[in-house]
Amino acid sequence: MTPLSIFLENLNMDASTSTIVTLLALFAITWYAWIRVKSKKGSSSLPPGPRGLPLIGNLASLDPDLHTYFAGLARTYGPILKLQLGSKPAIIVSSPDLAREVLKDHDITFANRDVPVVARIAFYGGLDIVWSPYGPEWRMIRKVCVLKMLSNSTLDSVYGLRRREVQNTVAYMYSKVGSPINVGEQTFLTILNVVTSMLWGGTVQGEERGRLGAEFRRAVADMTELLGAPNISDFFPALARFDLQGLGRKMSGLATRFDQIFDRMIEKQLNFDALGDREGASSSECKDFLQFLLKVKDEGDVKTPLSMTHIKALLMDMVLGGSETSSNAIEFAIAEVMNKPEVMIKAQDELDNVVGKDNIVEESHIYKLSYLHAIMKETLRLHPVLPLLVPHCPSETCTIGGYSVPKGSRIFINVWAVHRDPSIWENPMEFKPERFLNSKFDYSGSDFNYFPFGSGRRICAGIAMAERMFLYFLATLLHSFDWKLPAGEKVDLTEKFGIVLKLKNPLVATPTPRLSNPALYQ
Ligand code: HEM
Repeated sequence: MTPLSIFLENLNMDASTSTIVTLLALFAITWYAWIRVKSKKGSSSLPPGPRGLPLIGNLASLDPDLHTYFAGLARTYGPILKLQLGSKPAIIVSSPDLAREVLKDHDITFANRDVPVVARIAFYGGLDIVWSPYGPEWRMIRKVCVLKMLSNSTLDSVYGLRRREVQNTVAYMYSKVGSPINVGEQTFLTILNVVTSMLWGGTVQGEERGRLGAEFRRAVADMTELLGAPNISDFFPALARFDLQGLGRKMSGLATRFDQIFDRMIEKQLNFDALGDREGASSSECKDFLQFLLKVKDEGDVKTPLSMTHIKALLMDMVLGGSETSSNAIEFAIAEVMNKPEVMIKAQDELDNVVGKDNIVEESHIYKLSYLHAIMKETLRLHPVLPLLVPHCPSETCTIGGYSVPKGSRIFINVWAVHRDPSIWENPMEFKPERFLNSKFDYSGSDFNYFPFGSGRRICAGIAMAERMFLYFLATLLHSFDWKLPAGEKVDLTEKFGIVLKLKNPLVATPTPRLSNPALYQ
């Protein structure tokens, strides 16, 4: 099999689509040759990288586990290298110094995103925070979210919702004591319920909440898979309108399902308002994020108003950006802690001292749990759940590390490789939370040896929320139960690459209660 045929097979195309591709190949080869001549004339200092094939460039040799594949290439070609993905140049950066050049020294130039075709479909044309181009509109929606919706004081005000969801999960796990449960699945469901109750928890109750949870879970998993799938429409934008793999069509179907749910929630909210039926309607206090966003929309910013489409795009960011990232990180943490019994003992000792076995964990305990904080930092060092950040895109050609980085290229910052660099970290492959006790590292992105949430203008917008959900849920699981693997099994820490990194095989473990009183589990 030729690399081209392997590539076509990888894209799962049927015979008729392959014929269209072959016809279009003639056009593309001519175009590719023209680009090669042009790039030879224009610039001689592109970063080094493996030679590619005509038309498809390096697509045929891409390994699906991009983070490890890129780290391997960096060992051969150095900390900045170039791949040609169809018509799109991709630049891979794998050192703290060069990450600083991109995300700090040339912050504004690199503050745009390279938006995949399916992301445009799912996120209302890219009107959300993650995919919006850098500019006044992105600034406005990010400000609304970070300063108001995801601020510490707003998060404090919805603690009751988080607490209720976490306690529901503890009660469920207690009902399963002695039998193995899928830890990742339960974590995902809990985080998703936390996120959706913060979004519209004040208005959706009872059975509808449970039904929505299940509906979202399937849709979120399908959507993140599509966002990570290689798409010929991205590699050859001229072919995008043919949607040769049908990924655009699939994403449209999913996006419609989400849109209908958002419409239902918004309509419910507006009806509540119209009837004056909202609890505390006379006060200006908002019970959930959706009420808050609708209020911001009504109050209006004359220059950059918040539209209903913006609101839906933001809801999508919260559901997709807020659920899998946090829940996968928590699953990695539990797997690592179970793999090192001495870490488990230290974490539980700390919890017993701070919380006590006659009590359940409250968020107010969290700031006293320094070893737990170190576990979170160490988990995100070894398993940064967005291992290549969200791809950035330069708005103009720029020089990085002495090489020319073309305008419009897709920039991958391999934070995963930096976090495992033996010249920075002692025994980098070892899970050792102690390295973060009394250390200078935080999540601000100011130190390019450690930046699991990114850095600069496009740094994660949900750090405060991620930190709370991770620490509170992990503390509760470790405090409430001892965890054992099914007999004869070992913890499998193998990673699976996707837009969000996850454990290749789900963690299945058996809980045993460790609190003094069964009433603490209700
Ligand atoms: C452990 C959990 C999480 C991790 C490790 C994480 C990490 C990241 C990273 C690495 C980026 C990209 C930064 C860049 O491209 O430079 C990002 C972007 C983003 N994250 Fe998170 N994230 C987490 C949880 C959350 C949560 C809970 C939310 C919100 C509910 C959220 C909302 C966002 C948004 C909106 C962006 C886009 C920011 C922009 O482009 O301006 N994230 N996150």
